[in-house]
Amino acid sequence: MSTDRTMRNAPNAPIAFLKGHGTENDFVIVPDPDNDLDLPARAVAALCDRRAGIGGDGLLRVVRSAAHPEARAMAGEAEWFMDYRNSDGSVAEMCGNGVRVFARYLQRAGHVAAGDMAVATRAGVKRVHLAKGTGPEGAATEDGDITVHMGRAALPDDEVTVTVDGRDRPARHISMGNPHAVTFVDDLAQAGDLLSAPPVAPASVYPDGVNVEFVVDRGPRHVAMRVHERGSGETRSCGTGACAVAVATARRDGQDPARTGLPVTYTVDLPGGRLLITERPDGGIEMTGPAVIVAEGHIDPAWLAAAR
Ligand SMILES: N[C@H](CCC[C@H](N)C(=O)O)C(=O)O
Repeated sequence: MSTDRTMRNAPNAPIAFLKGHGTENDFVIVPDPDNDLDLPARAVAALCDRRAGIGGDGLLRVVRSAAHPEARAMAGEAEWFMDYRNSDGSVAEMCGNGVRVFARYLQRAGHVAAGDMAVATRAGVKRVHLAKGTGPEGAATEDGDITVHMGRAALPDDEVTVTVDGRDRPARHISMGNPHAVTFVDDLAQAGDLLSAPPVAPASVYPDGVNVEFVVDRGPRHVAMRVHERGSGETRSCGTGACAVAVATARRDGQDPARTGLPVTYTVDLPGGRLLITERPDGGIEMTGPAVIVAEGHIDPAWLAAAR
């Protein structure tokens, strides 16, 4: 397949996009079912730019799995592939909030209905349940919370530290398909302004960068967090980060469903909203939260061509 896949058909046709968010982790959504659009990192960064572009923490390109070489093998399980990019244009393995917003887009576009479906991602196929919502007078609606089966967390036994406020703080290395370093603080303000990536050591543990989470306790199985995301900076919410935080907190509290045989659910409060994270005895992690499509429009193809 040619590497320079610009628009194969109608090169000057306006390019549809939508804007959506999950607990205020926001995304530019670009439907591209036949994998026609070539969106290099520069173009993604331009689209995610909050002043000169549309604005977003990341971009979700919606591609039929059968049309994308990285997803073709998953096409039998999941018709659609979430081509996720961070706002700097970098590719990440997984985006938890992104999967919920992606599923909400597919529902709005009529590709799926409320109930069970699956999304292909670079971290494998994720099963998703779109619940019915309840409107005024108890009427069923199409905007209920969405649960994503996130798979298992990996907890490598690396000793890592995060440096904030001049202090090296011990952190827990957790992978949700993408890398996280979770550290506990007494007050979320101790994370500082998070205008740049907090130094994590040893850097060798995270050769491709890392998402860094700061956690405070709010009560039994209830925490609050802030996150500096790899490739996006501080965001209002991070789904995979909330999963990493829930697992790190459970292990700190001596909770291990694989040992107790009982699932454990954590309430995770983020600046942008609340997520519920359940770890099952088989290690599977489920994330439940909202997803909203805010707007839709068209990208000027000449603008995009100049942004490439
Ligand atoms: N910045 C992350 C990807 C997005 C994760 C986050 N937005 C989520 O909801 O999981 C990374 O580079 O691994």
